[in-house]
Amino acid sequence: MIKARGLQRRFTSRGRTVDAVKGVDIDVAEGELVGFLGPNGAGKTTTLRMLTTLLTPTAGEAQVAGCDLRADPVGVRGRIGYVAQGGGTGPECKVSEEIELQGRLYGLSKADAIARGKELTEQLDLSGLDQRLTKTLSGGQRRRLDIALGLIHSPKLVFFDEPTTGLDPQSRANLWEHIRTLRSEQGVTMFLTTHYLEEADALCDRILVIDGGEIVAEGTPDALKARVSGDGVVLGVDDDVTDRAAAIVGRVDGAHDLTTLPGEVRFRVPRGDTALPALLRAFDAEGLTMQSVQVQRPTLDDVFLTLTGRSLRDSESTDGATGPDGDTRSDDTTDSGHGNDDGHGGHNDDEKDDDEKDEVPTHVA
Ligand SMILES: Nc1ncnc2c1ncn2[C@@H]1O[C@H](COP(=O)(O)OP(=O)(O)OP(=O)(O)O)[C@@H](O)[C@H]1O
Repeated sequence: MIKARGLQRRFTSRGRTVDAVKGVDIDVAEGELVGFLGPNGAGKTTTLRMLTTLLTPTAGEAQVAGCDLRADPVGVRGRIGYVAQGGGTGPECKVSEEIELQGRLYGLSKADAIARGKELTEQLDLSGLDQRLTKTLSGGQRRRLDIALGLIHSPKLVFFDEPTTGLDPQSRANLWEHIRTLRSEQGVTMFLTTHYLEEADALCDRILVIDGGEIVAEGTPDALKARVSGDGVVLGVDDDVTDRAAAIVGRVDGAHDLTTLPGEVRFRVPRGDTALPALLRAFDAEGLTMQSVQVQRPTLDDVFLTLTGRSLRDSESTDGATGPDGDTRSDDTTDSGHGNDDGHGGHNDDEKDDDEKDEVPTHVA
């Protein structure tokens, strides 16, 4: 569904250059749900905008939904759905009007647009809201409407840009459920950007981790976690036997990152659950007692920390200030049926890229 090679984007503005995306390769197979995970400014949105034809790559090639990104951008646009970060609904429009307009923009007849809209609003729990103005919808409802608009023309490949940013945890979990259902019922291939670790972990078959414009890791959530850090184990022992306990741990196959405090031995090991029985036997043999034991499965944040030396949690913790409900970005990412792409959020006009005039409008003929 997606095959990108050496995709690059350099922004130049008033003599300054930013290499936002530095030659990434991306492969997404039909039916996959792939997450593009990275901190703020990593290059997620820029990559997504290139793959959805909203931004011309500085270099590189891509096939998207069977069409060549450079040679046939109109073909790409007709075959993909795009659910933008800030959405694109008009606040004074009724839900039904938005849905019908979007369907017509994609070439559906009025009757087909209404029928497809009905099917999607039922699937997305929006039934009964069709006469409501979009500005009266809750954050979660509006996001589900954005998804309905992105799927109106039954695309086989859908891009989501940070689909749950700004939603409360309950609405976020609800939206994940809808995304999973759409994927299983409609067989849609999905590619989503996120900086939520839990989202990538819970939702995605496979994750690409991007940092500083480069893909730094790739794999299933479990494979990523297993590859990088292993399980963290914390043993509680009597203070006066800490050193003897640490010596036993040091002999455990694959144990690493061993540290001690009085009464505590911490280490990492590929599989904590299978290492423990042997460890208990070794303690018994030396007449030592284990007072407590905790095994912590690695998180994607451990993965990110190991790869980059920084925590993705820092990026998450700033989220309250950057979500749509308190958004500091005048975000550019436009819905596929509404408006043009006129610059990146978070950049004022002075910083706007000189090359952005080459961007294509987002309307589909
Ligand atoms: N139009 C632009 N002009 C100049 N620099 C830009 C422009 N758009 C993006 N950038 C820069 O490119 C880099 C990547 O930005 P991008 O928006 O792709 O990151 P991101 O991973 O999507 O971040 P976020 O999670 O905050 O949306 C950043 O350094 C950003 O400041």
